Amino acid sequence: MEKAKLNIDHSQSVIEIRNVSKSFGDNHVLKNVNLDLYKEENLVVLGRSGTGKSVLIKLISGLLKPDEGAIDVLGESVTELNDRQLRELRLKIGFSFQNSALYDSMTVRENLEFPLVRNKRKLTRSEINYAVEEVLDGVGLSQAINQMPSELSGGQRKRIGIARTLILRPEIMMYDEPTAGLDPITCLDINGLINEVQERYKTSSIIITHDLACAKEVGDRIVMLLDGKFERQGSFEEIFDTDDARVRAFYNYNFIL
Ligand SMILES: Nc1ncnc2c1ncn2[C@@H]1O[C@H](COP(=O)(O)OP(=O)(O)OP(=O)(O)O)[C@@H](O)[C@H]1O
Repeated sequence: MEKAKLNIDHSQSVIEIRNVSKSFGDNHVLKNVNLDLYKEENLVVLGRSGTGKSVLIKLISGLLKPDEGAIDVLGESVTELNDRQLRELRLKIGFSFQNSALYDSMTVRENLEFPLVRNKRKLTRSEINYAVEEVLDGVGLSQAINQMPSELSGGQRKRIGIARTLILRPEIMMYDEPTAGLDPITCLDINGLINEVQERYKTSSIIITHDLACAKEVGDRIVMLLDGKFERQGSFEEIFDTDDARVRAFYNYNFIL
Protein backbone atom coordinates (compact mmCIF):
# COMPACT_ATOMS: atom_id res chain seq x y z
CA MET A 1 0.00 0.00 0.00
CA GLU A 2 1.41 3.39 -0.98
CA LYS A 3 1.71 5.85 1.89
CA ALA A 4 -1.03 8.46 2.27
CA LYS A 5 0.16 11.91 1.23
CA LEU A 6 1.30 14.14 4.10
CA ASN A 7 1.71 17.89 3.89
CA ILE A 8 5.49 18.16 4.10
CA ASP A 9 6.86 21.72 4.28
CA HIS A 10 9.52 21.88 1.55
CA SER A 11 10.83 25.21 2.79
CA GLN A 12 12.32 23.69 5.97
CA SER A 13 15.28 21.33 5.52
CA VAL A 14 16.85 19.53 8.45
CA ILE A 15 19.59 18.11 6.22
CA GLU A 16 21.03 19.93 3.21
CA ILE A 17 23.57 18.20 0.99
CA ARG A 18 25.07 20.46 -1.64
CA ASN A 19 27.36 19.45 -4.49
CA VAL A 20 28.90 16.64 -2.49
CA SER A 21 31.43 14.29 -4.04
CA LYS A 22 33.16 11.36 -2.37
CA SER A 23 35.65 8.96 -3.93
CA PHE A 24 37.87 6.21 -2.64
CA GLY A 25 40.75 6.14 -5.11
CA ASP A 26 39.18 5.57 -8.54
CA ASN A 27 35.87 4.55 -6.98
CA HIS A 28 33.68 7.65 -7.42
CA VAL A 29 30.91 6.78 -5.00
CA LEU A 30 29.02 10.11 -4.89
CA LYS A 31 29.33 12.49 -7.82
CA ASN A 32 28.28 16.05 -7.09
CA VAL A 33 25.02 15.14 -5.35
CA ASN A 34 22.35 17.36 -3.84
CA LEU A 35 19.71 16.20 -1.41
CA ASP A 36 17.41 17.69 1.23
CA LEU A 37 15.63 16.00 4.09
CA TYR A 38 12.60 18.11 4.88
CA LYS A 39 11.20 18.58 8.36
CA GLU A 40 8.99 15.69 9.52
CA GLU A 41 9.43 13.83 6.24
CA ASN A 42 10.18 10.13 5.70
CA LEU A 43 12.71 10.08 2.88
CA VAL A 44 13.57 6.68 1.43
CA VAL A 45 16.94 6.19 -0.24
CA LEU A 46 16.87 3.22 -2.59
CA GLY A 47 19.94 1.74 -4.16
CA ARG A 48 21.65 -1.52 -4.96
CA SER A 49 24.39 -2.89 -2.74
CA GLY A 50 27.58 -0.91 -2.89
CA THR A 51 26.03 2.23 -4.36
CA GLY A 52 27.03 4.44 -1.44
CA LYS A 53 24.10 4.46 0.96
CA SER A 54 26.27 3.80 4.01
CA VAL A 55 28.78 6.37 2.80
CA LEU A 56 25.92 8.87 2.68
CA ILE A 57 24.99 8.15 6.32
CA LYS A 58 28.63 8.46 7.38
CA LEU A 59 28.96 11.79 5.60
CA ILE A 60 25.81 13.12 7.28
CA SER A 61 27.01 12.03 10.71
CA GLY A 62 30.51 13.39 10.17
CA LEU A 63 32.24 10.00 10.24
CA LEU A 64 33.53 10.65 6.72
CA LYS A 65 34.40 13.97 5.10
CA PRO A 66 33.29 14.80 1.57
CA ASP A 67 36.01 15.54 -1.02
CA GLU A 68 33.89 18.47 -2.15
CA GLY A 69 30.64 20.13 -1.20
CA ALA A 70 28.76 21.08 1.94
CA ILE A 71 26.56 19.17 4.39
CA ASP A 72 24.34 20.98 6.86
CA VAL A 73 22.51 19.06 9.57
CA LEU A 74 20.04 20.90 11.82
CA GLY A 75 21.63 24.17 10.75
CA GLU A 76 25.22 23.08 11.51
CA SER A 77 27.89 22.69 8.86
CA VAL A 78 29.07 19.15 9.61
CA THR A 79 32.48 19.51 7.98
CA GLU A 80 33.33 22.47 10.22
CA LEU A 81 32.48 20.91 13.58
CA ASN A 82 35.09 19.67 16.04
CA ASP A 83 34.81 16.24 17.69
CA ARG A 84 32.87 17.50 20.71
CA GLN A 85 30.41 19.41 18.53
CA LEU A 86 29.98 16.36 16.30
CA ARG A 87 29.19 14.19 19.32
CA GLU A 88 26.56 16.71 20.42
CA LEU A 89 25.04 16.80 16.95
CA ARG A 90 24.96 12.99 16.76
CA LEU A 91 22.86 12.92 19.94
CA LYS A 92 20.13 14.63 17.92
CA ILE A 93 20.25 11.84 15.35
CA GLY A 94 18.87 8.40 16.12
CA PHE A 95 20.61 5.55 14.34
CA SER A 96 18.71 2.33 13.85
CA PHE A 97 21.19 -0.08 12.31
CA GLN A 98 20.81 -3.72 11.40
CA ASN A 99 23.46 -4.74 13.87
CA SER A 100 22.28 -2.58 16.77
CA ALA A 101 21.44 -5.58 18.94
CA LEU A 102 20.01 -5.40 22.43
CA TYR A 103 22.03 -6.45 25.46
CA ASP A 104 20.92 -10.03 26.07
CA SER A 105 21.71 -10.00 29.77
CA MET A 106 19.62 -6.90 30.47
CA THR A 107 15.83 -6.60 30.71
CA VAL A 108 13.96 -4.38 28.27
CA ARG A 109 13.83 -1.67 30.95
CA GLU A 110 17.59 -1.84 31.51
CA ASN A 111 18.27 -1.80 27.77
CA LEU A 112 16.25 1.40 27.48
CA GLU A 113 17.75 3.04 30.55
CA PHE A 114 21.28 2.44 29.34
CA PRO A 115 21.52 5.20 26.69
CA LEU A 116 19.68 7.64 28.95
CA VAL A 117 21.96 7.13 31.92
CA ARG A 118 25.03 7.31 29.71
CA ASN A 119 24.03 10.45 27.83
CA LYS A 120 21.75 12.38 30.20
CA ARG A 121 23.38 11.98 33.56
CA LYS A 122 21.29 14.58 35.39
CA LEU A 123 17.95 12.78 35.11
CA THR A 124 16.21 11.69 38.30
CA ARG A 125 14.95 8.13 38.81
CA SER A 126 11.34 9.18 38.19
CA GLU A 127 12.32 11.02 34.99
CA ILE A 128 14.10 7.88 33.77
CA ASN A 129 11.09 5.72 34.64
CA TYR A 130 8.78 8.11 32.82
CA ALA A 131 10.99 8.18 29.71
CA VAL A 132 11.19 4.37 29.58
CA GLU A 133 7.44 3.95 30.02
CA GLU A 134 6.63 6.67 27.49
CA VAL A 135 8.86 5.23 24.76
CA LEU A 136 7.64 1.68 25.36
CA ASP A 137 4.11 2.96 24.94
CA GLY A 138 5.31 4.73 21.79
CA VAL A 139 6.43 1.45 20.23
CA GLY A 140 3.40 -0.46 21.57
CA LEU A 141 5.31 -2.73 23.95
CA SER A 142 4.50 -1.47 27.45
CA GLN A 143 3.88 -5.05 28.60
CA ALA A 144 7.44 -6.13 27.74
CA ILE A 145 9.17 -3.86 30.26
CA ASN A 146 10.49 -6.63 32.53
CA GLN A 147 11.16 -9.21 29.82
CA MET A 148 14.53 -10.36 28.55
CA PRO A 149 15.32 -9.83 24.84
CA SER A 150 15.41 -13.63 24.34
CA GLU A 151 11.72 -13.79 25.31
CA LEU A 152 10.71 -11.43 22.48
CA SER A 153 10.02 -12.07 18.80
CA GLY A 154 12.32 -10.64 16.12
CA GLY A 155 9.84 -7.88 15.38
CA GLN A 156 9.49 -7.00 19.07
CA ARG A 157 13.27 -6.85 19.48
CA LYS A 158 13.40 -4.53 16.49
CA ARG A 159 10.75 -2.34 18.15
CA ILE A 160 12.73 -2.21 21.39
CA GLY A 161 15.87 -1.36 19.39
CA ILE A 162 14.02 1.58 17.83
CA ALA A 163 12.69 2.59 21.27
CA ARG A 164 16.25 2.63 22.61
CA THR A 165 17.12 5.13 19.92
CA LEU A 166 13.96 7.19 20.42
CA ILE A 167 14.47 7.53 24.16
CA LEU A 168 17.06 10.25 23.51
CA ARG A 169 14.38 12.15 21.56
CA PRO A 170 16.31 12.52 18.28
CA GLU A 171 15.11 15.10 15.78
CA ILE A 172 16.35 12.97 12.89
CA MET A 173 16.09 9.19 12.55
CA MET A 174 18.28 7.12 10.25
CA TYR A 175 16.99 3.64 9.55
CA ASP A 176 19.52 1.43 7.79
CA GLU A 177 17.77 -1.55 6.17
CA PRO A 178 15.00 -1.65 8.81
CA THR A 179 13.29 -4.71 7.32
CA ALA A 180 16.34 -6.77 6.35
CA GLY A 181 16.08 -10.37 7.50
CA LEU A 182 12.48 -10.05 8.72
CA ASP A 183 9.53 -12.10 7.46
CA PRO A 184 6.87 -10.26 5.39
CA ILE A 185 4.40 -9.86 8.27
CA THR A 186 7.06 -8.48 10.59
CA CYS A 187 8.18 -6.15 7.77
CA LEU A 188 4.64 -4.76 7.64
CA ASP A 189 4.74 -4.29 11.40
CA ILE A 190 8.05 -2.39 11.29
CA ASN A 191 6.91 -0.24 8.37
CA GLY A 192 3.85 0.67 10.44
CA LEU A 193 6.09 1.55 13.36
CA ILE A 194 8.26 3.84 11.23
CA ASN A 195 5.13 5.77 10.25
CA GLU A 196 3.88 5.84 13.86
CA VAL A 197 7.23 7.19 15.05
CA GLN A 198 7.06 9.97 12.46
CA GLU A 199 3.58 10.91 13.64
CA ARG A 200 4.14 10.67 17.40
CA TYR A 201 7.67 12.05 17.72
CA LYS A 202 7.63 14.41 14.70
CA THR A 203 10.95 13.00 13.53
CA SER A 204 12.45 13.62 10.11
CA SER A 205 13.81 10.33 8.81
CA ILE A 206 16.05 8.80 6.20
CA ILE A 207 15.21 5.19 5.50
CA ILE A 208 17.86 3.30 3.58
CA THR A 209 16.51 0.16 1.99
CA HIS A 210 16.32 -2.02 -1.07
CA ASP A 211 12.94 -3.37 0.02
CA LEU A 212 10.42 -1.79 -2.34
CA ALA A 213 7.41 -2.71 -0.20
CA CYS A 214 9.03 -0.82 2.67
CA ALA A 215 9.77 2.15 0.38
CA LYS A 216 6.17 2.26 -0.75
CA GLU A 217 4.69 2.03 2.73
CA VAL A 218 6.89 4.51 4.58
CA GLY A 219 8.22 6.95 1.98
CA ASP A 220 6.76 10.44 1.66
CA ARG A 221 9.44 10.82 -1.00
CA ILE A 222 11.82 8.34 -2.52
CA VAL A 223 15.19 8.96 -4.12
CA MET A 224 17.17 6.40 -6.05
CA LEU A 225 20.93 6.36 -5.91
CA LEU A 226 22.28 5.20 -9.27
CA ASP A 227 25.86 5.40 -10.47
CA GLY A 228 26.82 8.01 -7.88
CA LYS A 229 23.85 10.30 -8.40
CA PHE A 230 20.30 10.69 -7.13
CA GLU A 231 18.80 10.02 -10.51
CA ARG A 232 15.17 9.73 -9.59
CA GLN A 233 13.03 11.29 -6.93
CA GLY A 234 9.32 11.47 -6.19
CA SER A 235 6.56 9.19 -5.03
CA PHE A 236 6.81 5.44 -5.51
CA GLU A 237 4.72 5.66 -8.69
CA GLU A 238 6.82 8.49 -10.08
CA ILE A 239 10.11 6.76 -9.40
CA PHE A 240 9.21 3.69 -11.39
CA ASP A 241 7.30 5.43 -14.18
CA THR A 242 10.32 5.35 -16.48
CA ASP A 243 11.93 3.36 -19.27
CA ASP A 244 15.38 3.71 -17.66
CA ALA A 245 16.65 0.12 -17.80
CA ARG A 246 18.63 0.51 -14.56
CA VAL A 247 15.47 1.53 -12.68
CA ARG A 248 13.33 -1.15 -14.32
CA ALA A 249 15.94 -3.76 -13.44
CA PHE A 250 15.81 -2.71 -9.79
CA TYR A 251 12.02 -2.99 -9.78
CA ASN A 252 11.91 -6.36 -11.55
CA TYR A 253 14.63 -7.77 -9.33
CA ASN A 254 12.61 -6.90 -6.21
CA PHE A 255 9.40 -8.46 -7.39
CA ILE A 256 10.90 -11.59 -8.88
CA LEU A 257 12.73 -12.46 -5.67
N1 LIG B 1 36.27 3.50 3.99
C1 LIG B 1 36.22 3.07 2.72
N2 LIG B 1 37.33 2.90 2.00
C2 LIG B 1 37.28 2.50 0.71
N3 LIG B 1 36.15 2.26 0.03
C3 LIG B 1 35.00 2.41 0.69
C4 LIG B 1 34.97 2.82 2.07
N4 LIG B 1 33.67 2.90 2.46
C5 LIG B 1 32.93 2.54 1.38
N5 LIG B 1 33.73 2.25 0.33
C6 LIG B 1 33.26 1.86 -1.01
O1 LIG B 1 32.22 2.75 -1.38
C7 LIG B 1 31.21 2.06 -2.12
C8 LIG B 1 29.87 2.29 -1.45
O2 LIG B 1 29.85 1.60 -0.21
P1 LIG B 1 28.60 1.62 0.76
O3 LIG B 1 28.99 0.81 1.95
O4 LIG B 1 28.15 3.00 1.00
O5 LIG B 1 27.49 0.85 -0.08
P2 LIG B 1 25.97 0.57 0.30
O6 LIG B 1 25.14 1.22 -0.75
O7 LIG B 1 25.72 0.97 1.70
O8 LIG B 1 25.88 -1.00 0.16
P3 LIG B 1 25.07 -2.08 1.00
O9 LIG B 1 23.64 -1.96 0.60
O10 LIG B 1 25.67 -3.37 0.55
O11 LIG B 1 25.31 -1.82 2.45
C9 LIG B 1 31.64 0.60 -2.18
O12 LIG B 1 32.26 0.39 -3.43
C10 LIG B 1 32.63 0.47 -1.05
O13 LIG B 1 33.59 -0.50 -1.35
